[in-house]
Amino acid sequence: MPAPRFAQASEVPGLAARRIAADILDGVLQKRRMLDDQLEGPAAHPGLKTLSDRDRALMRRLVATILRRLGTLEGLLAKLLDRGVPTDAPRAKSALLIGAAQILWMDVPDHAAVDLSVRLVQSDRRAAKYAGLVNAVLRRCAREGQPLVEELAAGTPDVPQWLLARWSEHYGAETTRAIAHAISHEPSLDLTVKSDPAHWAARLHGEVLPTGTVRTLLQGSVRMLPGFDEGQWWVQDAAAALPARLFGDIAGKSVADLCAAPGGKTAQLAAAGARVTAIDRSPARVARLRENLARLSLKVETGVADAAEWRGDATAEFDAVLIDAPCASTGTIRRHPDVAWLKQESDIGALAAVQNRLLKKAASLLRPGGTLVYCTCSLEPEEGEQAIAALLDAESSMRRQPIDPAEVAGLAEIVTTDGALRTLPCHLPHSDPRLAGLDGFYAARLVKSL
Ligand SMILES: C[S@@+](CC[C@H](N)C(=O)[O-])C[C@H]1O[C@@H](n2cnc3c(N)ncnc32)[C@H](O)[C@@H]1O
Repeated sequence: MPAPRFAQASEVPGLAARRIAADILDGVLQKRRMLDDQLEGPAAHPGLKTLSDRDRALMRRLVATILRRLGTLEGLLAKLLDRGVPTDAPRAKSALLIGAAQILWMDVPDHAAVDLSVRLVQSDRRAAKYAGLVNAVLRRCAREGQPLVEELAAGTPDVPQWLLARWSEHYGAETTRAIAHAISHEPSLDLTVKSDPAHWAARLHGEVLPTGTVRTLLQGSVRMLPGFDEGQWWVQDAAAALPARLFGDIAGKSVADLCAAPGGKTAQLAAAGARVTAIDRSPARVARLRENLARLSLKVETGVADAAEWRGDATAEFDAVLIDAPCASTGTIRRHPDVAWLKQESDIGALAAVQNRLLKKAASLLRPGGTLVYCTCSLEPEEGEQAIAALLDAESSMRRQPIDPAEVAGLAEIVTTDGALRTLPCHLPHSDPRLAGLDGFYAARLVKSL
């Protein structure tokens, strides 16, 4: 089989980036592969290596923008195409999505966006016959697209119906609209720093949030930013940085982090002076955790295991246990827009069973008086409120220790009446909307009786 063609010396600048974007988009939408797996690690798209840093950043942004606004784009194409999107040539659809996203939301001249999409279909055997159609539709999009998009926005098209229905039931219609609005925007880059957030905010052209996270609008590869090589900070959404803080002063205490990879919360605990044992079921993800902690010069014990089976009938030995459980991840859609289209409602029940097993195990690992923090990056009550209610019903030795808003920078809106943490993408408003928002997290703190 001939080697795949990614870029040729004579190829028009920018075309390779669009072709790789189309491949990755097809990977998510047709082959149901996670976006991150196609961007990094052993299964990453092989063509990424041939792109410059600038083109790679543009390609990532393009794919993320399309996935974030997929419902709007599909609605728009339905309005612009009398006979619908061609179904016999998938590349024609990806070329239309890629062209329209650049015209509507990216800093690419319209004529270049149209030209590159036409070339994209011309270079595909099945789609070549649609070059004229792609040209005409994208030119119309440049002329008429913006008002059509505004019309479509009234229907909240970028969140799948099943999620909208669940969120409306749990959070109400108004909050659901605010969540949908928040996740339609590109998020900021959030960093947890080892020390001196004000210094790093100045160096990274960002600001320090009330919770201590450094938030910046810088784009491109984080590896190129000051402080990365020196291990002074790590990428972590501001909401994801909150659960590990709920242990309070953890210095010198033994902590089992049961779902630890890639290690954001492990790093917080180790940086705060805890003696951490970090467990994760995935060998590849534990390898990444080890790499991350080595860059940060933080020492922890690591292991690969199903945490629910780890150490058999474990003795109660840890001062603290953290479970950042696997979940449907619906709170992270603004950073991982593929989640909206890859997850299904049936995933939630299956994951709830794993969460319950992990919670029972955590209770058995804790010494009397020890503290458990459970969290998920999910907006679904089964993976948060209901998981904790089930544990409290089943384990009489565990009781809730309510979280006080003062522990989370006084942000009362993110603490529930029963003392759990519940962040939403529409929280933490900001005068510059590009600097607003949080990932959706649930966290509860429990204590084992003496
Ligand atoms: C939400 S991620 C953890 C993120 C991590 N705590 C951080 O802050 O970087 C959930 C992790 O749980 C792991 N996992 C899933 N099921 C597990 C199990 N039964 N035992 C241990 N780890 C598990 C997954 O491999 C994944 O790395």
